[in-house]
Amino acid sequence: MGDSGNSTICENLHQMSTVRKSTNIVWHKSSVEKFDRQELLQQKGCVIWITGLSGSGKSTLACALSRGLHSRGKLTYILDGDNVRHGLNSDLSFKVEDRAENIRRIGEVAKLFADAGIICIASLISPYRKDRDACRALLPEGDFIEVFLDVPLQVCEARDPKGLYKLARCGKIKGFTGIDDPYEPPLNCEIVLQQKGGDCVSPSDMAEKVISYLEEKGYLQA
Ligand SMILES: Nc1ncnc2c1ncn2[C@@H]1O[C@H](COP(=O)(O)OS(=O)(=O)O)[C@@H](OP(=O)(O)O)[C@H]1O
Ligand SMILES: Nc1ncnc2c1ncn2[C@@H]1O[C@H](COP(=O)(O)OP(=O)(O)O)[C@@H](O)[C@H]1O
Repeated sequence: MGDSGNSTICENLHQMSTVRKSTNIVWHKSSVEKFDRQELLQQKGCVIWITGLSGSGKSTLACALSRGLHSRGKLTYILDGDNVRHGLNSDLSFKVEDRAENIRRIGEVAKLFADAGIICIASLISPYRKDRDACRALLPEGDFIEVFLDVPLQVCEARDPKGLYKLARCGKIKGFTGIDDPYEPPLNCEIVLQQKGGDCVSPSDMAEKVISYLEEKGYLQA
């Protein structure tokens, strides 16, 4: 091996890093970057993080939003808590540390989607502020858009489309969010969507509010 081979090894040694349990790893840069992908897609990659109680309408909003953006020619992808728990996160329960890991993994995957230039819609209860804030910290300023579906427990419980609240109330599900497990509402999120009493706001009206925000902040162009 000549001198140039040695100098490459030395250079790599300088770049070696340790991330948690991964040691001696070196970041490999690609010649096609986020900027190039965004140019191709004519949009900016970001994460729309929808949080709220079970039954608050997270999945419905995620779908309405995805449909609304798709019809405007924008590429989206939904990471729904329920769905991701069918595969990548099927090893996780609902105890506090498993919820934290569920949120962490979805945060990391969402970051990859945003880096791909995609508008990633993450819809999961994500009950703990600390876990949501950790996902926010993974992304550049502005690219994590937290949407709080502020729907009272009584409304969610009256909807109960899967019958889970009923099971939780009679003790057949333990540690159900809002019943015998906590939900910490965001203190300072980008968008709050309220659904109170008789004031019914349709999923598509809610989606339009989010789309207006994206438009205003420049995410719907490269
Ligand atoms: N104990 C308990 N608490 C809350 N929710 C429960 C529980 N057990 C099962 N489910 C069902 O799982 C869905 C929530 O999964 P998430 O991945 O979004 O939860 S979390 O972010 O990890 O807290 C949630 O889906 P949504 O109703 O769509 O929110 C429930 O259907
Ligand atoms: N904006 C809305 N107005 C009235 N009902 C809604 C709205 N969004 C969702 N729903 C209804 O509420 C129930 C729960 O919605 P879902 O999207 O499954 O909530 P989550 O994903 O938060 O559990 C469903 O029956 C759905 O049709």
